[in-house]
Amino acid sequence: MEPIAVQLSGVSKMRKRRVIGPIDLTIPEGYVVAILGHNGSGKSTLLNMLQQVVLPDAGQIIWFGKEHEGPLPIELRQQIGFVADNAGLEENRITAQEAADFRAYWYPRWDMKLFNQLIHDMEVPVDVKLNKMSKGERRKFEIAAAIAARPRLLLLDEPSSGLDPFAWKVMVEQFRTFMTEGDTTILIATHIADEVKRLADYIVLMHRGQSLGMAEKDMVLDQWKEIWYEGDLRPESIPGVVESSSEERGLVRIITTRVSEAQERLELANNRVLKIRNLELDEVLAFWIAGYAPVQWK
Ligand SMILES: Nc1ncnc2c1ncn2[C@@H]1O[C@H](COP(=O)(O)OP(=O)(O)OP(=O)(O)O)[C@@H](O)[C@H]1O
Repeated sequence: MEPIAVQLSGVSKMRKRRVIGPIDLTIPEGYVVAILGHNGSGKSTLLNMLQQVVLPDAGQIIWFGKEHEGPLPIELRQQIGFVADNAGLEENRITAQEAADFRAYWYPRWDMKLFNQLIHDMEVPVDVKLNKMSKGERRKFEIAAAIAARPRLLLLDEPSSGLDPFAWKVMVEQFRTFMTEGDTTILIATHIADEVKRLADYIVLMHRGQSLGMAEKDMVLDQWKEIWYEGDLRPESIPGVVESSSEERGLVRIITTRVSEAQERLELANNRVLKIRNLELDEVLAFWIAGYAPVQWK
């Protein structure tokens, strides 16, 4: 069995407008897991509970095989990197270089050479106070600092928020390089489909405070196809069909999760397939939310 980075069992948090959880989730070590979901679905709350910045009201979390009551011990906090939705105020009055010097004390695996290289590649001004940076510059500093800490667990809350397309590309490349070099487990809450496609191994879908499960990204993206065909075969008799419509000029459009069987069935009935298209991530997520879950990892 694969080593587990974090495991949540029945974890929940009462919020004013909604209960987050109970969440049951197992995150394997060394993979990138994208946390997806609409606004307010509980992504940030989940990430915050994973570093006990928000304490759950119920349930159990196990980090690298150990449970911890209350705030996390320093040794574990030093192994967790975090890029928050909103940067904290503590470092506002110091420069990026001063913040890096401070973090070098805090994180035992801090890599100053890597930090300097990331700051250079992402064009972050090192001698400007953090609260005088633009939103994107500050974000880039936070990303560089989180990577340079070489954490065992890296939590990213919408890391690309505020980045321009060029900076976004550099960020994705930096994460990809970082991922190939070590065994860090990365959880990334994001709304950007390209980020999921290029970085994630697994997808967790949050909806109204609940986790709808976890599936392999490739499975999620390849399993769903839209097929256009010409002929008299009724969509109900085609395997895996979750949606269908009759289009102009006798064409039929179906969406299926069992594409090869569907194609075989159409071929047998001498119906002509005109087009097959992969569903976009947002379309798949809509079906997942509607109850058509992809094959789950666990
Ligand atoms: N500190 C808080 N106090 C009370 N309620 C909160 C707090 N933080 C979040 N909530 C509520 O908990 C729910 C989940 O919020 P959360 O920030 O976890 O969602 P999210 O999926 O990260 O959303 P977004 O995509 O908008 O960032 C929302 O209904 C939100 O209003």
